[in-house]
Amino acid sequence: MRLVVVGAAGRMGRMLLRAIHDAPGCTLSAAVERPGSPHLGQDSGLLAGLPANGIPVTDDAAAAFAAADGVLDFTTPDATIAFAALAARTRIAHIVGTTGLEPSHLARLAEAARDTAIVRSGNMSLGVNLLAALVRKVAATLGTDWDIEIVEMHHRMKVDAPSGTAVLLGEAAAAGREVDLAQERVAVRDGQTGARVPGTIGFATLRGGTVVGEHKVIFAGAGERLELAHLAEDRGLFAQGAVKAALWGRGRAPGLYSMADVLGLDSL
Ligand SMILES: NC(=O)C1=CN([C@@H]2O[C@H](COP(=O)(O)OP(=O)(O)OC[C@H]3O[C@@H](n4cnc5c(N)ncnc54)[C@H](OP(=O)(O)O)[C@@H]3O)[C@@H](O)[C@H]2O)C=CC1
Ligand SMILES: O=C(O)C1=N[C@H](C(=O)O)C[C@H](O)C1
Repeated sequence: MRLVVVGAAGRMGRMLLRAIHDAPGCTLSAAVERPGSPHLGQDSGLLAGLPANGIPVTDDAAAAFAAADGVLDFTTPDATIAFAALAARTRIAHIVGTTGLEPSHLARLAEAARDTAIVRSGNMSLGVNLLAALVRKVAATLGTDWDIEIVEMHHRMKVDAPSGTAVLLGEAAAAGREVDLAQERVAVRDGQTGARVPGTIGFATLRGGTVVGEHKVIFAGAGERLELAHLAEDRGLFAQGAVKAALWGRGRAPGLYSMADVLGLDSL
């Protein structure tokens, strides 16, 4: 499968270049960065700490997509919707790891998914997607007298909050309770907040150092507490998940898919 990496010089972009290099059945067809990037023209193998591969970083996404079967995209919300339109036009699978998407971005992705297969997930790891299935079950089992709080910590360079994973876990909890997360979510507390509103799902965000990604879902009841957690130790696992999603998405009918679809976790 011929894969393009967009945002190739980023933290995840470099991981994706390595994951493609190590994945049987995949080849890198292009490495794309934004116009004006200082990385344009650099050998993408060397950029990723691999041997030179003769594929220079380019800003010509249209040409890159025209010669590929899929695109791996861990960039920014605005870049992702532009890439989604291009992937839809060229009918190649679009794997979206970008987080921080607003409802307007999600609507544009849904539009693009009418013409091509898009796999989007706030976290491409097996562990987090399994955790989400567990959270849904626990939330469905426990009543709203158990408060749900989601705590996450990431490196100091992360630009969005709560993390995509925290939102994914919040959506799993809301699905378990059969409520809409948008109605129940409390992402900021400061000052005289008043007592906790029953049924709400709270988020707390920590940023610092080089933490790859840590998430904890707390079910706090009267006199007891249940905590489910995931610790990511290496962002290579997100890249490997993205490559797995691309192989799964190749030739798939147009539509918006999740990592739970890729990993077959929906029946849990
Ligand atoms: N779903 C998952 O499993 C995971 C998701 N993520 C998410 O992936 C995203 C990226 O994270 P990370 O790699 O740490 O961030 P980085 O900032 O390191 O990388 C993003 C890259 O995208 C580039 N970029 C921005 N706009 C464009 C554009 N229009 N065309 C081409 N390239 C562009 C940036 O270039 P420049 O710096 O020059 O602007 C940068 O190189 C975030 O949303 C993060 O939350 C991260 C890890 C796992
Ligand atoms: O920005 C990151 O680094 C990560 N982002 C994703 C998120 O927002 O949840 C996934 C992972 O935790 C790392």
